[in-house]
Amino acid sequence: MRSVIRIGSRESRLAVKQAEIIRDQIISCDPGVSVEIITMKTTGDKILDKSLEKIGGKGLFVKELDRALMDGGIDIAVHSLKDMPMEENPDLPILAYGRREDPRDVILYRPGLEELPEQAVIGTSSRRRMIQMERLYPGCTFRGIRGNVQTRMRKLETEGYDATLLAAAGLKRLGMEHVISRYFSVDEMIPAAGQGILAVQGRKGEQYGWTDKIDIPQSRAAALAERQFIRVTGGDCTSPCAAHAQVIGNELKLMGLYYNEDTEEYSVDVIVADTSKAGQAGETLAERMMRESL
Ligand SMILES: NCc1[nH]cc(CCC(=O)O)c1CC(=O)O
Repeated sequence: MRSVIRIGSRESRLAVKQAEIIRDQIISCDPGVSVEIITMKTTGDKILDKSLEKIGGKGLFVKELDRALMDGGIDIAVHSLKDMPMEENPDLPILAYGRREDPRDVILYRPGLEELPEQAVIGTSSRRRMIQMERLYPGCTFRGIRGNVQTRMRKLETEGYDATLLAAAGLKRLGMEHVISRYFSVDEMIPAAGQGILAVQGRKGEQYGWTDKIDIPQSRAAALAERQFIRVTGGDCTSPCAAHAQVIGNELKLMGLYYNEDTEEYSVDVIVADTSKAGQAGETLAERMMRESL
């Protein structure tokens, strides 16, 4: 085991904060170890003016860190699980799933706005958020928006959006809850698979020692169920399909949103299973919903 652990992270404030959360957990498990955070710019961070879907999707946020892990430039990478492609690289497994931060989506109104006007202009590039917003606020319209919280708040004031949608988890980790205008419950707006969970990725076969102490079984079970649901529905990073699992004791309740690209309709359904069968639950729910939407 190493006495210095180098954590690779994207260089955004949120990514570094997330790496710090994991760093502090490693140190509290093993006070003798020293941990260094190495940041790097990913392709996804460099190209801000295009929609992610056009430039190649989620993988763009992890590719550079994958390479650094492979080359030995870093020892682990910390990611928002939500940003990791569903197809995992067997040489770079997820070693631990952190304690889940608030999984909900939230809305931030333009400064001065008390409530959403009819036909509100919503800044989001996420199809998952769009189709669910449309049901909550019929008549709203959407315009792509990208960038971190500060950038988006500025764009709300200068570019004519009424509101933007974000994950509560990121805002809370940054201590920015105060900018939230309203929380959506997970039933109103089903979160993205993995939302709120930090993934610690490492090299296959390497002994890390502390990963078991950071891994949270409830997060792991939820992650397996949610990600298997998305895998089976065949969703790539642009799919509006969504999945969210709640774990209480040994019981897992998985809620899935399935979007049929042909009929342009979506359905929501739930499955309850033992946490030891999390992946299977995701698969069963996905297969059932795909069958029933035909
Ligand atoms: N899409 C970027 C992204 N990836 C993870 C989070 C939030 C943190 C998390 O889900 O753990 C965000 C911001 C957002 O969607 O608002």
